[in-house]
Amino acid sequence: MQTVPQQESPPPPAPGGPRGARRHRRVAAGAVEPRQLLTAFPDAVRKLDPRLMVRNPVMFVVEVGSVLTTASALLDPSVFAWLISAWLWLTVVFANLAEAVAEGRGKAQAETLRRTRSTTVARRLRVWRVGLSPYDWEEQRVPAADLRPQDVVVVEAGGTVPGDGEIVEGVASIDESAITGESAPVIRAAGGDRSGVTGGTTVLSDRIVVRITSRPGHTFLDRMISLVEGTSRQKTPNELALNILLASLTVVFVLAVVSLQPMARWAGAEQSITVLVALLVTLIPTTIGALLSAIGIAGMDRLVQRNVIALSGRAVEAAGDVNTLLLDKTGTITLGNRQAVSFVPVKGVPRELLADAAQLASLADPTPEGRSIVALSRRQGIHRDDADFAHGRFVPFSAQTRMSGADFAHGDDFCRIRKGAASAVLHWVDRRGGTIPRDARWIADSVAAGGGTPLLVAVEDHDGTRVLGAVHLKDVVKPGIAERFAELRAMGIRTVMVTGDNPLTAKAIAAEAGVDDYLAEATPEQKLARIREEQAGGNLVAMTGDGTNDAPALAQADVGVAMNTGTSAAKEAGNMVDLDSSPTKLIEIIEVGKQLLITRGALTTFSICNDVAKYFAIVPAMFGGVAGYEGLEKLNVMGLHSPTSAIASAIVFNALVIVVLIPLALRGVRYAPSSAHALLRRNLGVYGVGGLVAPFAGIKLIDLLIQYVPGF
Ligand SMILES: Nc1ncnc2c1ncn2[C@@H]1O[C@H](COP(=O)(O)OP(=O)(O)OP(=O)(O)O)[C@@H](O)[C@H]1O
Ligand SMILES: [K+]
Ligand SMILES: [Mg+2]
Repeated sequence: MQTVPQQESPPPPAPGGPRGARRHRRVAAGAVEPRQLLTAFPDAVRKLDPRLMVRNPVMFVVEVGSVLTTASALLDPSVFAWLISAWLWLTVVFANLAEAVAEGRGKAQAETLRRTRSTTVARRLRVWRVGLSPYDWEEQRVPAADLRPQDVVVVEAGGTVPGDGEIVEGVASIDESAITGESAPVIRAAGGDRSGVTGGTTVLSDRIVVRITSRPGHTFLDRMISLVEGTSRQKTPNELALNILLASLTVVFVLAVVSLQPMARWAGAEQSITVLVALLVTLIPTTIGALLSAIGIAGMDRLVQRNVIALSGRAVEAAGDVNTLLLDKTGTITLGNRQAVSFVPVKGVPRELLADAAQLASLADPTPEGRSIVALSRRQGIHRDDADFAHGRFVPFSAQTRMSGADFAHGDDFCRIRKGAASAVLHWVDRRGGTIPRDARWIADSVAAGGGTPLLVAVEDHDGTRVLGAVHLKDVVKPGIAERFAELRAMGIRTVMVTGDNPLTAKAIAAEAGVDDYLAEATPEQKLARIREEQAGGNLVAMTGDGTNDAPALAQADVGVAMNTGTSAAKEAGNMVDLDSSPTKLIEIIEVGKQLLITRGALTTFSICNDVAKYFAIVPAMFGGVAGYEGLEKLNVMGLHSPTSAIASAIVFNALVIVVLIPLALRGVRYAPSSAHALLRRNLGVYGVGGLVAPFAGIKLIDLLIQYVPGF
């Protein structure tokens, strides 16, 4: 057993280092290059496996149709029969192509991530005693894959973090580019809401002790890989519902086409298998059937491009319908680096006494607030050290008590110091029958009114219990945040700040940031209750947060976005993680969600209108010149060359439309903030009318070309 040697820390490297492995992801998001279509082609053919195709009922019917027409072409060969079966197979392949291209993008990313997943050797600490005295330990070198939750490892400058975890000791600058693609180093520290570290990232300076929180194979990196590869993708409830609708439509058309044959036979115009299958395929919603899954994958992908990891597709969809957004204050709306800027004693108490008490109460407080109090009082010439703490017991901060402090006892002597939220400390003093100076509340209120966080400091000893004064903690509202909230308002989304801080600070920060509403002095339970309340009122709620105290609320929210800087409890609870830890990212998440819903709606509209139009192209041609069906001739408005060329043109058009729409499905329909009603009207107009008109032009054009094919 030995004692941990204190390390000299090397200087942090210059920002913008050589890393940034995943930077390329951000380039040309959404655009489809022709090369991608080619490279995805083999995958598209592989997906013809009927066991995979069944999952998409519409395209499965097309595949069965392709088999039937091919058999029929073999038995009774003709240019028409072969052309139809060839294009039916192409239709299925094109549908698979859309999905393969969408998946292909993730695969490239997964490859890069795999290379990142290190074969790191972890330095596991065997004996661990938490306390103020130097802890005893014994180091063991084990493969990172052998780490289990609760294991404690040490990582020093230059080392790779072997697994996801929580820093329990130390501060370090960390290069997270392997995960976030961002090469500027970030600071992670024990205590507070920035203690989470991710396996695969690199420690650049200093030394940290990390408690592992993830099981092997279930690390953040593992989850990211399976996510971008699409291996963990499940159909969302909306997607399932739409699939059922499309399948039912398909069944209806199968029945309609099958029942057509006896009527046709009666009229002496019996139709071949090829014609019947062609009619069926033009009528069923193949366009949306082909593009549906690609739209979903692309939505997830668009989030990854924005450095957001969505752990469920359902969350992406829900984001599109969110109308209430809850944010915590510290670290989300503000920079989150609450720093002590001054000590404000009550009348009759010397400033030094207050600073000394505050320092003693903070010596063992690992939160940013605690460390900044120690730093400020040291700058003012007060130097307490571990020796002064020999008889001390640290009382850690908790979101419930909203206080922290220290108890000292030595023989008959005792002293208790508390610092914390004004209401909590006043309550503590009151309960002990202590005195509350008249200016205590006033000092706290004036700090709060300016947007600062007052921490009242109180002591208890043989002389009684009394308030000494306040520590002024200052935090800065993130620049540009008011504009983003205004954008959200334009999208019809209400923003609510929920904070553990006092009502006055909350009010000041709420006004500065421009949120619509706020909830102050919120305990974790109240944050959760507020979300339940909003949901009960019919609202779809998104929440962002970073603290362990946010975890219950993140889990309850329809969309729970955890900051990557946050605690692992927060990251486990949410259904999305924002790698950039930017609260305004929610705007982009909501945009991606809306875009996903709009794209799906637009292409469904287009697909169904398209099929209606194709009906008018193909049916009159089929029955052209048949006695008893002369009326249908009038419907042959397009004047197509011949019945066979009309049918073939419709099938070729039906297949090509899929390819043409792949880029739109992947890129998404453009979304500009406006009311849902206006959007619906606009999209019905564009995609409904477009869907009706396009086939007439397209089929006519193809018909003009096909008539030159021998055999038509
Ligand atoms: N280290 C600490 N010691 C004593 N009191 C603290 C400490 N940190 C914070 N407090 C007090 O507890 C209150 C609640 O803090 P907490 O970090 O739980 O807020 P929160 O619920 O996360 O809210 P938000 O993050 O939105 O500000 C703070 O406003 C502050 O008054
Ligand atoms: K169709
Ligand atoms: Mg917080």
